[in-house]
Amino acid sequence: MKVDERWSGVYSFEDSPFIMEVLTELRDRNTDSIAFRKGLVKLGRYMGYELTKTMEVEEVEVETPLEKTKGVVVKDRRNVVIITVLRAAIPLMEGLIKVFEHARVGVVSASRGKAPKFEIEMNYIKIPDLKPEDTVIVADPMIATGSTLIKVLEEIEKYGKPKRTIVLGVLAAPEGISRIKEQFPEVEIFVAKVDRELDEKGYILPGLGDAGDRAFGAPLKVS
Ligand SMILES: O=P(O)(O)OC[C@H]1O[C@H](OP(=O)(O)OP(=O)(O)O)[C@H](O)[C@@H]1O
Ligand SMILES: O=c1cc[nH]c(=O)[nH]1
Ligand SMILES: [Mg+2]
Repeated sequence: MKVDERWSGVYSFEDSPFIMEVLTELRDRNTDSIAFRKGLVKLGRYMGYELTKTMEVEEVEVETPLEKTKGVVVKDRRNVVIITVLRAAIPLMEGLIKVFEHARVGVVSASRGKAPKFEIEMNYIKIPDLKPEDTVIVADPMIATGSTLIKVLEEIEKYGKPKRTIVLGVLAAPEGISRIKEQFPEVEIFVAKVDRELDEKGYILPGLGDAGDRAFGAPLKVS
């Protein structure tokens, strides 16, 4: 895990060769949707595992079949709420929940409109009550303009004040991180990599394309 000095509370996993290899496969235009989804599940699992390194640990006593010894329990792992931002976070959540098996799960739909407004349509919102001991992990693979996450974070604030709010993504553009950090300085951001910039349509460069479409296929517009 690497601290990104441009902001406070922003981390990347550029120092993990395994995470970078999975990211490389996701970036590859020839990766089909089965492999793309599998890659997102892997990243959810391994980035989730890395996140446990930032969590509160308690020392416990354990009895092996032979004798007593000291062990640990990652306390915060028991109090995790994963917020899944549809669509692209579905496979990421599948990986995360393997590490945080006790997690309560919220689901929100968010769809970004076209440039230059990038209006966010959010029609489906199911978020559990957030308790002071909770670590909320907002899973969304792509942080581009940041508009989606700002809208989601504004909504989450209505459900209680957790111990930590974490955004877990795959790729981010510096513009999106700056916008989120400006409005939510306390929110921690963990991404596999911070990419270079956004193009005029709001796509991350070099990026991996449209994460939702690559994982599930492009939706047909009928009206
Ligand atoms: O930071 P932003 O500029 O708001 O863009 C990021 C959002 O774009 C994608 O969702 P999209 O709207 O394409 O929906 P989808 O997951 O259903 O494809 C992605 O999964 C993020 O939620
Ligand atoms: O590059 C991008 C930007 C927004 N959403 C995506 O899926 N990809
Ligand atoms: Mg999309």
